[in-house]
Amino acid sequence: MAKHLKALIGPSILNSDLSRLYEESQKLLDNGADYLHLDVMDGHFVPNLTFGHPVVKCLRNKIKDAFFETHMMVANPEQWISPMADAGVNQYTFHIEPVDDVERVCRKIKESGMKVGLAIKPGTPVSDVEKYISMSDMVLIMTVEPGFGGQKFMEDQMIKVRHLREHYPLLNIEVDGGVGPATIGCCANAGANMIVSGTAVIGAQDQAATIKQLRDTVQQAMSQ
Ligand SMILES: O=C(CO)[C@@H](O)[C@H](O)COP(=O)(O)O
Ligand SMILES: [Fe+2]
Repeated sequence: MAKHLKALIGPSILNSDLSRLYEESQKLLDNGADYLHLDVMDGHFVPNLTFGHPVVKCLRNKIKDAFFETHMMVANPEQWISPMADAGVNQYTFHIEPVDDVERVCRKIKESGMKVGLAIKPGTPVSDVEKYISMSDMVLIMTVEPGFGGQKFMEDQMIKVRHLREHYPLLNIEVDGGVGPATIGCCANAGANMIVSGTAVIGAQDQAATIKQLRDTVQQAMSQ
């Protein structure tokens, strides 16, 4: 793996106490999180609801300098680009499955000043996302069916990560779903460098140690 890619840990606050969103987020950052992964669900693309841009904007008002990635599990990603940019989002990661014109959505995200992340579900072939890589800053390979935290890691998705790392040594590759100390080795060895971890970090006895362990494992794989 290319040595100048960074190992970055972005905890998901999905399974935290959302009535304390600011406190939980600040705690993760104080414990060494490199960025925050904010799971936005609309009840259409996935059978669950979370929060939208008004909540993200309130969080941004309290946390000025952290990198916010929104994972947009929504049926119409184009609809929320402008409100999310206005809310202070740094990276807008959307699923390509429901989108007719992926290039247009990528362009609009860039024009609004955010980075572009392209996400695919476990059943989506990696070739579907490959054609858009030149327009993106990151590809997210889902390692669970999107919609809920706390699910089992799907190791069979590592073939996609391996394929991308082999062909795109400079690409930021993120994994999301069931990732924690027990599964980070698979992700790191396959070539993922951006790690989302929800339940495993939120529920950890020592959050800082868990975040460090995840980062160290990725760094070690990158240095080989
Ligand atoms: O996007 C999603 C789920 O759809 C994720 O961000 C998960 O919420 C991460 O949580 P764990 O699987 O690590 O508990
Ligand atoms: Fe997510």
